[in-house]
Amino acid sequence: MIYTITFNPALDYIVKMDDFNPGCVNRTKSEDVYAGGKGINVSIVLRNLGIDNIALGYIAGFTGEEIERRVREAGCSTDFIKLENGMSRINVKVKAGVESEINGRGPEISKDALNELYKKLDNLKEGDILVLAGSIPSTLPEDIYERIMEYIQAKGVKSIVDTTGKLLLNVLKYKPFMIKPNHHELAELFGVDLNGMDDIVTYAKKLREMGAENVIISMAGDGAVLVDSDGNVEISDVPKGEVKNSVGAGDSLVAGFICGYLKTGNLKDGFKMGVATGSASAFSEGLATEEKVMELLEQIK
Ligand SMILES: Nc1ncnc2c1ncn2[C@@H]1O[C@H](COP(=O)(O)OP(=O)(O)O)[C@@H](O)[C@H]1O
Ligand SMILES: O=P(O)(O)OC[C@H]1O[C@](O)(COP(=O)(O)O)[C@@H](O)[C@@H]1O
Repeated sequence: MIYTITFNPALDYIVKMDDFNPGCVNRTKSEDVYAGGKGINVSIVLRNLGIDNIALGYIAGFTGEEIERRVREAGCSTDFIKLENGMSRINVKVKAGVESEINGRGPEISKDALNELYKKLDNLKEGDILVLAGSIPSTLPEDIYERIMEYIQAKGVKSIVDTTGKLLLNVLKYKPFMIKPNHHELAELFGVDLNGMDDIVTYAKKLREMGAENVIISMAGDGAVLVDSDGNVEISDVPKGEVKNSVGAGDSLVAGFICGYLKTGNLKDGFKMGVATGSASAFSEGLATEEKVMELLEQIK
């Protein structure tokens, strides 16, 4: 089974406008609401690609109820822990020429609630895949992903970690199967400016040396790089299309990678399908559908 964990689910409120003027009343041209949060997006896209999975994580308040309703409506199984206080966040994405995001902090997760999650992790067994994705509410310790990796270490579960900063660096010693920072996050991780593909490959390789088995660096419209467990490097461009909403593109890449990899057991197939799925989401108002992914897959070089 594939499990995703989203510590900090969200309703993504996506507004489009011609211009955004800070300090003024701005009016939208359109607005949409989606269930979001990185693990949840991975779950929904996996389901769109025909792959069963269970979405774990924390929800709270009326926003949490709506998130769960939408994730189920998308056909995913959920086993969320319901927090008694607070509400799941609403993340605002403003598209006005450029894209700006305001992502909330999220509700407090108590020690008891954290213990409940560990009980759910006891169900994982060899061959399962666990996706840990997204930020954590500020009340949680910064080593929480690391603790989870340690907890499941002996089970033979393949872990995929899509997060940033210390949360990511701290898990490397547990040898995650795959990590997927974008190129901005890669630069931040090492405190460097990345000048061109050689630098990106160099620092992706460093993440492998630090423990990650496979590393994908996504670069939005510039494609993606894979450094696999044998040190092979693959570079992919992106298919052509009109970008409609790139929120969730990175999460879609992760879902597509899992799908492609499971189909053939080949990392390169996972990588290609990942890029096609990321772009399929970028070229859609919502998240990637199987039809769109298959159409774009043929174009990936
Ligand atoms: N402007 C774009 N044009 C085509 N594909 C895109 C675009 N933006 C994102 N994608 C696709 O989504 C993938 C992940 O996007 P990226 O923005 O790097 O991730 P994240 O959302 O994690 O920052 C890219 O590798 C690419 O396949
Ligand atoms: O947990 P974080 O880092 O605040 O990110 C949450 C946001 O990321 C998303 O999952 C989108 O992620 P990507 O665009 O990086 O794929 C949104 O749905 C959500 O609002």
